[in-house]
Formats: sequence, structure tokens, C-alpha cells
Amino acid sequence: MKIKNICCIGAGYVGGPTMAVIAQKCPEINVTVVDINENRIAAWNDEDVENIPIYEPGLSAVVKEARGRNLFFSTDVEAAIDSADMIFISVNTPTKTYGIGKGMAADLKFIELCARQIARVSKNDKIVVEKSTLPVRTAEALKNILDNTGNGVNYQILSNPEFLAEGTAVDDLMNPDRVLIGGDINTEGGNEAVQALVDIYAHWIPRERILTTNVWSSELSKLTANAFLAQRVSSINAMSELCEKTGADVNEVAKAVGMDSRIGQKFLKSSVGFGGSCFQKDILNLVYIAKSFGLNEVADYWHQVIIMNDHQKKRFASNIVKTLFNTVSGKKIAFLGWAFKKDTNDTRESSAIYVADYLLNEQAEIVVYDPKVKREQVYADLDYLNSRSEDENRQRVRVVNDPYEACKGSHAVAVLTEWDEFENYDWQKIYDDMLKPAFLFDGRKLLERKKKEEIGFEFYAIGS
Ligand SMILES: NC(=O)C1=CN([C@@H]2O[C@H](COP(=O)(O)OP(=O)(O)OC[C@H]3O[C@@H](n4cnc5c(N)ncnc54)[C@H](O)[C@@H]3O)[C@@H](O)[C@H]2O)C=CC1
Ligand SMILES: O=C(O)[C@H]1O[C@H](OP(=O)(O)OP(=O)(O)OC[C@H]2O[C@@H](n3ccc(=O)[nH]c3=O)[C@H](O)[C@@H]2O)[C@H](O)[C@@H](O)[C@@H]1O
Repeated sequence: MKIKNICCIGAGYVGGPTMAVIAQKCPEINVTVVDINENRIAAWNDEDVENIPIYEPGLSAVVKEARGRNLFFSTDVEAAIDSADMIFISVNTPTKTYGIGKGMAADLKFIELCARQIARVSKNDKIVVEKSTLPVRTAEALKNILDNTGNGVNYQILSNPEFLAEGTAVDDLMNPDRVLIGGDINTEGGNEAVQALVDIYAHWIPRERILTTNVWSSELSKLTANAFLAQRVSSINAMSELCEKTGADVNEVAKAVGMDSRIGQKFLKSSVGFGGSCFQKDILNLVYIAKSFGLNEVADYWHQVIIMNDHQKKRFASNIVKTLFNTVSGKKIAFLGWAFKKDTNDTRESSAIYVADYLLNEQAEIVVYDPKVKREQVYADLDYLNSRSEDENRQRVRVVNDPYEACKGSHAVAVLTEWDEFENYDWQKIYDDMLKPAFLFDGRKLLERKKKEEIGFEFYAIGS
């Protein structure tokens, strides 16, 4: 089966980059990415390709090449569904904020809406691909909706979880460790559907890196991968606290253990806690699934990864208060970085938000500088927590476009995101313009301690 038209529902951090790369690599396939968010689609269509809504190194070049040729962004969801042979569902699956499973389970209402819309609109057979991260066995529910509310057409459901990380999305998509495709390989139709998706990826990915499994293994592998990755961060962060008490240095410990090839070097960078839209939500979802099967030990085991992460964020913030003579009331604290990691403008679940919230509760004044995050986003993130009035957030937090302005006149500077540019600043100038003693808190172990101490900073870094 040759796929001619792809529709992707959801033009977000996954749908946008993933489809841009598929379109670039498969010029004979028309790829239409649709979304109900008109502003987002308008931004994807912006004449100036630098204004696309997602900042990812290398992405604008890919979009530039394919957009208008075989890559299209549209708000006409129904038309795109109608003409597609293959539909990717790439909508958000946030943690539920209401009802059963509140605060734990994944909210599948956007997924269900997509399924119902596909069923309503489709007039010919379709392959529906789960690209969003979903609880294991969601494909069953999708199939149920499609088969029972549709027009009698046939659907094949595939699971094709995405493993890209933000900030390196284009590289990850161009050269993935593996592509995972789950399908009903025991039936002819299922096999054909799997093969159709394999053929798409085989345009640029070696066949041995395209892994096919049954649907449930594929769905569960995605949650497992994120849980394992987050667990490594929580493991090293747990050690960071012990390092601070014992004179060990967490970077040295990470290097020493990571050189064991059974452990490996990656994902052992201690930090102010992991953020991002997925690790926490996916682990909570895993915990919820385990609990729903009565597997309490399994649930508790994974829940501890989140508990450790919350502790790390809180610990960083409370250390700032303690070090600043037990009060930050009325003190100005400069934040370098707001994004959840470098090279992205995404702030979802960023540790910076929680550290700021903690310090604001202690009546600090905060000035934020981030190279890619917009002012409105910082306020939206704080407002979302509902800890104080929107007015108060605007009175107590300033967002500036210049790092030196952010640090000027501050009692302390805190590094919350590991943007490369931070290490290259004129730290002497920053020091000269700060109140003394000038405190510097490195939540990313990014800055070189010796140089900063020579300048005169009181320097604190996670894990040493
Ligand atoms: N952000 C990431 O790096 C990764 C995310 N994922 C998963 O991919 C999924 C999507 O994540 P993101 O792209 O980050 O989310 P996102 O929030 O950036 O994008 C989702 C988009 O779907 C749109 N949408 C929702 N319902 C819709 C509907 N019925 N019709 C049309 N559009 C609709 C929203 O307006 C939004 O623009 C999630 O399940 C996430 O867990 C997986 C791997 C990586
Ligand atoms: O499902 C998802 O959404 C994605 O989640 C993560 O990707 P992402 O969250 O974009 O970024 P990561 O590089 O994993 O970083 C997550 C958080 O952990 C932190 N981190 C990461 C690595 C590390 O060693 N230390 C550390 O503190 C980062 O700063 C960041 O806050 C996974 O790495 C992707 O494989 C997955 O597809």
C-alpha cells in the first residue's frame, strides 16, 4: 500500500517537527498538519519562516524546504482527514485536572474527540497512527469508537510513539536510535498498515532501526522509556544532595559511574530537577495504570521518581532562602533561564516556575531573562499555578531582554536553564553591578566555580 496523503492532527512540538521531516524526506507524499489553534497554524504559515511557533535548531530550514511543496498547515481538520490515507494523532494528552484519576491519569478527551471526528468524516479506509503518548491499551478504545461511530469504513490502528527530545528534535528525527511501530501484525490488514508506515520511515532510516511490535508493547514502551530516562535524572539528583553533604562532586561521580558501559554516560546530568511536558505526566500515568491493576509496589517504585524531582526543585529554592540569611523578602533575585532545558522555547513544567513560585511565597522580587521565552509565557506559567493574583505576579516579577539588566542590582543570580550563552557572559561586569555579598546559584552545574569565586561571588552549585 502506497501512502499518498498524510494528515496529522495537532501542530505542536511533536506534530510540527515530525511532519516537517516526513515531508522533507518523502517529497511524493502530501503532508497536511492541522490544528484547531488558529494562531498556531498562522504562525506555521508565517511568510518569515523564522516566526514558526516552535523554536528548534534546524527546524526552520526543513520547513522552508517542504512548506508549500508537500507540507501544508491548515485549520481545515475535516478536509485533511477526508483526503488522507494515513492520519497521525498528535494532540496533547495532559494529566487530568478533574474527576477520576485527577492529577495522575492522562486526559484522553482530545484523543477521543479526534477519533470521533475521524469516524464522522471518513469515507474510505484509513490507517490511524497514535503519535501522542498514550496509556497502554488506548488503541482498543480508539478502535471501538472508530468502528462503532463510523461510516462502515475500515480502520487500522498503529502505535508509533515519538522519542524526540526538544532542543534536538530535528537531529533526533533525522537520526533516531529507533522508530517503534506497533500494529496488529497477525492480520493481513494490520501487517499491510505496519508495512506502509515502515516504508515511510525507510526513506531515511536504516531498516534495522525500525522496530515492529504488537500495539500494546509499543504503547507501553513509550511510557517505559520516559520513566527510565526520568529515573536516571532523579537517581543522580538524589546523589547530588549526598555530594553536597560529603564533599563529593556530582559531575565527577556521574562521570565515574557513567564510564561503566553497563550504566552509560547519558542522562546523568544533575540539575534543579527535570521539567518538560512529558516526564512527570507520563510517570504519573504509569503509576495510575499500575495502581489500576492493583500493582501497588510497581506504582510506588515509579512514584518515587517524581517525589525526588519535587524535592530537588524545593531544595534548590529553600537553599537560596537559607543562604540569603534566611530571608528573601523584598530581595531581588535574577533568574537566568526559564525554559525547561536549553535550545527550546518550551516552558511546560519547567523547574524555574516552581523555584520562582517558592521564592515569591517568600516575598522575593524576581527578574527573569531567557533567550527564547517570551514575557507573556512567564506570566502565563505563574498565573497557571494560582498561587497569587495575576496583578501580584506582574508586580513582583519582571521579564527583561537583557541578562545584564536582569542581574543589575540583584542580591542573587540563579541559573535555571543550561543555555550555552550563560557561561560566556562578562561575569566581572555582572558581579560589579550586584549587591554584595553577590550570591550565585547554579542549578545546572553549568558555570565554572573557580573563575566565579575568583571574581568574588559566593557560589553554590547543585551537587558540590
Ligand atoms: N513535546 C515533546 O517533546 C513530546 C511529546 N510527545 C507526546 O506527543 C503528544 C503531543 O505533544 P506536544 O506536541 O508537545 O503537544 P502540544 O500541546 O504542543 O500540541 C498539541 C496540539 O494539538 C492540538 N489539538 C488538540 N486537540 C485537537 C483537535 N481535536 N483537533 C485539532 N487539533 C487539536 C492543540 O491545539 C495543540 O496545538 C503528547 O501526547 C505528548 O506526550 C511525545 C514525544 C515528545
Ligand atoms: O516524551 C517526550 O516528551 C520526550 O521526553 C524527553 O524529552 P524532553 O522532555 O524534550 O527533553 P529531555 O532532554 O529528556 O529533558 C527533560 C528534562 O530533564 C532534564 N535533564 C535531562 C537529562 C539530564 O541528564 N539531566 C536533566 O536534568 C532536562 O533539563 C529537562 O528538564 C525524552 O528525552 C524524549 O525521548 C521523549 O520523546
